[in-house]
Amino acid sequence: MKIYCEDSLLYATEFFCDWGEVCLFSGRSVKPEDIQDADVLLVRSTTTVNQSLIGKCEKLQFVGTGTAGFNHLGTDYLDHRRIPWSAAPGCNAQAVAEYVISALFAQAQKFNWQLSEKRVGIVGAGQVGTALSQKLEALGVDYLLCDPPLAESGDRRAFVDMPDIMACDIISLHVPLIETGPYPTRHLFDGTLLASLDQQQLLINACRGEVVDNQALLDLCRAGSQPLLVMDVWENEPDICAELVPYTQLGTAHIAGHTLEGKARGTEILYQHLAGLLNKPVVHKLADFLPKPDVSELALQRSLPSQQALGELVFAIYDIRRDDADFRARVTTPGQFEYIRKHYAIRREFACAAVSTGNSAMTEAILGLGFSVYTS
Ligand SMILES: NC(=O)C1=CN([C@@H]2O[C@H](COP(=O)(O)OP(=O)(O)OC[C@H]3O[C@@H](n4cnc5c(N)ncnc54)[C@H](O)[C@@H]3O)[C@@H](O)[C@H]2O)C=CC1
Ligand SMILES: O=C(O)C(=O)[C@H](O)COP(=O)(O)O
Repeated sequence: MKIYCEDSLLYATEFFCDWGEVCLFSGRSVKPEDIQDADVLLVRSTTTVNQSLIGKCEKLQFVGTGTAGFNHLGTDYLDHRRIPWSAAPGCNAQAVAEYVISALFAQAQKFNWQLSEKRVGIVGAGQVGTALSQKLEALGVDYLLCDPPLAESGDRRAFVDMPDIMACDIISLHVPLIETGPYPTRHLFDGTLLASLDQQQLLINACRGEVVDNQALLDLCRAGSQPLLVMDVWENEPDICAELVPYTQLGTAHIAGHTLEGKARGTEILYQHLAGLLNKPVVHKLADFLPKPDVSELALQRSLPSQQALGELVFAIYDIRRDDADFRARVTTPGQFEYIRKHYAIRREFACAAVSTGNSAMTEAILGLGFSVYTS
């Protein structure tokens, strides 16, 4: 069996080598003839899987993407050919939630905000939105959820409509890119909605670039009336509108989901799906492959005010400001968006670090953020 894997899938050889020949290819530059004899095709978001790529793959039995989003898969075409496919739901939910939390602490430090006085509007309350809401809850930060499809499906959490979200101090977007149907998300934040935000509100986009109309946003920026902006994703990646970057508070190259655990979990989920399809036993697990983290223990600085002490823990594992600085320095040079993503120093998740808390009142918050805790 030939298992073709995009070369950015972590641990692909380790997970799949028992089942056949693992052949690696490069995303974005892959050609149909490179993968024509594939039995299985496994990608990440940088390979668009459509008729022109796989039209001649006659043996194809399964297509998987080791990512949460799957708007790069031509699912109608796959369904039409009856080729089973799957994404990796939830693989990097913690990673994206941690990205947003790091952004919030960075903005709080910059603008002297008390996060507990802010209200966050979360648009899309799926895996990422939920992980984020749990961390906010642990921090005592008020939040609202907007997710009409989930509300209709009987999810019993309290949901609000967009007008309530638009009144929040911070708005964080976590929806898939959806083109059609009752709740499309392409340009969900169009010129009108963007213009209704004031300059003290913070808009975070770590879902898909196309959810925010980037040209309308640039027009607003040029007019000097944009909200505060944190942007991980951009329209038309990798050829993004670099003119937007100077107007952002924090900008990054679509790396919110790029923790080691998040990427490796994506491969593991595909392995589990394919095992089911091929009727093979699941013998490998993520923990077999993950290296020890560089930072595995952290001390809580109890003398600091609690928001600052928590921020220091967050920054010790992930300081978004470093990614922002690297991005800002490189992004105007052609080709650098892809370069940054390919050579990203993949970070670890909060859970890799145990925090010594003693009997601090912050223990619950630290656990809720996702760290482990020891009290001695
Ligand atoms: N920047 C990055 O590195 C990453 C980006 N993502 C993006 O974030 C998206 C969300 O990820 P997950 O939470 O894992 O997906 P998910 O599928 O668990 O949750 C998405 C939620 O959005 C809701 N939704 C759909 N249309 C909506 C609308 N018009 N208004 C409000 N809510 C709506 C859905 O009902 C669902 O509950 C992914 O589809 C992907 O595009 C995900 C992971 C990493
Ligand atoms: O999971 C998703 O959805 C994402 O956006 C991924 O984090 C993107 O990662 P790559 O496909 O670029 O490795």
